[in-house]
Amino acid sequence: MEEKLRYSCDSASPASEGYGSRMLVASNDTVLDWRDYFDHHTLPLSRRNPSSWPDSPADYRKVVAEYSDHMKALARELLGLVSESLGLTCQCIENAVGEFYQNITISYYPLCPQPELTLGLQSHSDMGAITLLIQDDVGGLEVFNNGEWVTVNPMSNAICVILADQTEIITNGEYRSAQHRAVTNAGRARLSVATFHDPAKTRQISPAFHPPKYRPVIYGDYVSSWYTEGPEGKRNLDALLI
Ligand SMILES: O=C(O)CCC(=O)C(=O)O
Ligand SMILES: [Fe+2]
Repeated sequence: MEEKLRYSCDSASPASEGYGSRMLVASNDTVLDWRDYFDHHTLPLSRRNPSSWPDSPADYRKVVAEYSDHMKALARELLGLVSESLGLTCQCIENAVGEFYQNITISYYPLCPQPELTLGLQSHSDMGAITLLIQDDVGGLEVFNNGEWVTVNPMSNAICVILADQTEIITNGEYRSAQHRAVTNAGRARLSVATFHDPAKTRQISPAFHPPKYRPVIYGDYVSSWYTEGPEGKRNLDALLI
């Protein structure tokens, strides 16, 4: 516990770097997610300060930095494929997003004696452009599809691609952001690592097609409402529908 508190994040400011346990909880809400997390600010390089990350094991900081660079390259490639699949130029979505603000969140879900009473992480869609997630073999990630929750079975050596809200806006709804959640279990604790790629807070995001189905939004405003209102599925994105 002492070690965790040494790295504790500022719980008053959203998505601050470090160790915490309340990220998706609206300020007026008393329901806590059954989760601890460690958030790393990894890109752009001006935000990357490995000395604020854990220093053990010895190569931890180096591995996180390398992982960040590889995930950025993969995110660019995937957004390029999404763009091309819609007849857009390869760079189109990446240009709309602008420089990636990348955060890496390691989530730890302790085993839960009564898993039916809580969630590891409540239903939400990710706010940014694209999330790349790896999970251990315990399982607990679920996506909402055709009115039901479907388990994303853990696969070794697989990276789970979660398209996020700004990609839904830019593609004018051709690609939908995934509504997902994490459930807990009474048997084993679980670990996942999510790498988020977001626009700058000052960036205006709007659809690349006409007629637009979503109102343009300044990304920072989107993030603020997401944190003050709470995610509740995709309601923040739905609020932008025209
Ligand atoms: O732990 C998981 O599988 C999901 C994590 C997640 O959705 C998030 O951090 O946004
Ligand atoms: Fe998520």
